Amino acid sequence: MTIATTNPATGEVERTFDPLPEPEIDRRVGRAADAFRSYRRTGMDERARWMNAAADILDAERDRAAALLTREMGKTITAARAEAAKCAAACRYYAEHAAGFLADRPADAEAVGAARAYVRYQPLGPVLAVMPWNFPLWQVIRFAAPGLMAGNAGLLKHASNVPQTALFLEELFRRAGFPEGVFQTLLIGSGQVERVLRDPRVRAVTLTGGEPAGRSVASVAADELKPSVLELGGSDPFVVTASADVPRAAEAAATSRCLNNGQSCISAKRFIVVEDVADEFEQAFVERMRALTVGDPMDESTDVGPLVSEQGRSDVEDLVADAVKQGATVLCGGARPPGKGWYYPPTVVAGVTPDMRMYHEEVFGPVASLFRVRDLDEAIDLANAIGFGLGSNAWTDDPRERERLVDDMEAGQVFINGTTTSYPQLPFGGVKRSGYGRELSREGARAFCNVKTVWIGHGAESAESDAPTE
Ligand SMILES: O=CCCC(=O)O
Repeated sequence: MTIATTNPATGEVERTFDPLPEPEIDRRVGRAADAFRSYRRTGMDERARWMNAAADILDAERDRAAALLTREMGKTITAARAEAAKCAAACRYYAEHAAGFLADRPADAEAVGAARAYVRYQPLGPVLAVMPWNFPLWQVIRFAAPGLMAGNAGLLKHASNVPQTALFLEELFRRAGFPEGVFQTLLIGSGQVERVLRDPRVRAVTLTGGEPAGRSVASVAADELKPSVLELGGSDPFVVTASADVPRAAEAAATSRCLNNGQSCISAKRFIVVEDVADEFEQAFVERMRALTVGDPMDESTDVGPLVSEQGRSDVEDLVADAVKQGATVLCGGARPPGKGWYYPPTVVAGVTPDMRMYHEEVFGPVASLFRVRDLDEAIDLANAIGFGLGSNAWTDDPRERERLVDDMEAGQVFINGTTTSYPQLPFGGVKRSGYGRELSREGARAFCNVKTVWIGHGAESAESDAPTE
């Protein structure tokens, strides 16, 4: 894939970039390794100062960053501004909390026959981050804010269609004051990822993206015995029980499904409704999906902009066509509008069965599958019936139903009476084919750390303890 900015609203290629030649890739990896050696010795206060400066730049230049996102991948300008603001908040969160998350953790020295025992969290070194285009700032900050605060260096291989955002991120950390080489963008194709990951100077990898990319990066990481964190796709269930506030659920359903023009791994995609409230939900949901405004992503009144690419749109069309061919019914949307740009309308498909691709696969566009079930048991079985396990949503006002849903949904997160959202304060990640490892919160700060056990025996020196205390 060429490295280029192609505006999804017009289909026009606006800028192209040459991939870095191999000697330059090696030079940059070397620079990351050199930078890491001194950066790991910087203090938390200093790192926090730089991270807060990055947040200030993101706030001050929110409009510039947002316009870049909209032009490169088509999200609405309102969503793009919100993404930049969320990134600034995450930088501030880690500037404030990383020292606490990564402080030495005392252990019971007596139980292990030591004078002192504790755990120290130390950075691993340069970490390769392979990131997707759908939240081009946020997905990177989600790794970089905790990763850099922990003392690692970052090497970003961003999606080939968001090169200007990738360069903005490199510039962001440099301007914020992080030492040269601590965060670098590698403008490279996916074919060059293996070479970087096999480089002994690169110590770990994090990937957010699709299953094939995840599988290939994970197998190279396994072969090299390097730690990896994978956040892959999702086809999140959205269960509505008989006790739910149906109008609220329907409103949230449409918002979630069309989030980021329908291109979010944690959008609700499969709407599973208990039959007592199925008619009411269907009517309200379809009405809200129809009411969304599709159009120019630079226009503030637009709810749903174009899909990222021509291929992205035809992938969605193929899934809908396959379902319809096998007997599913389109309740709204379902056909591309005429004209330029890769637009696709909010669509609801009913009667989806296991023979259809849409039942199992992630639809990366504003298309909902709507299912009717008898009761909560059937709803949970259907929610868990596929390979993904990223987020999950359920709507209920019954405490016993709530507990069952919390216990039985096979997902990295369960949101009750709300829709799956990533917050710096909460761990984020999936189970099953949605990946492994966790980002954000305390877990994200420790994801790329050597959890080093320190055991100090009895002796004259160890009596002068400077070890952490409970
Ligand atoms: O696309 C998946 C991640 C979305 C998010 O973190 O909000």
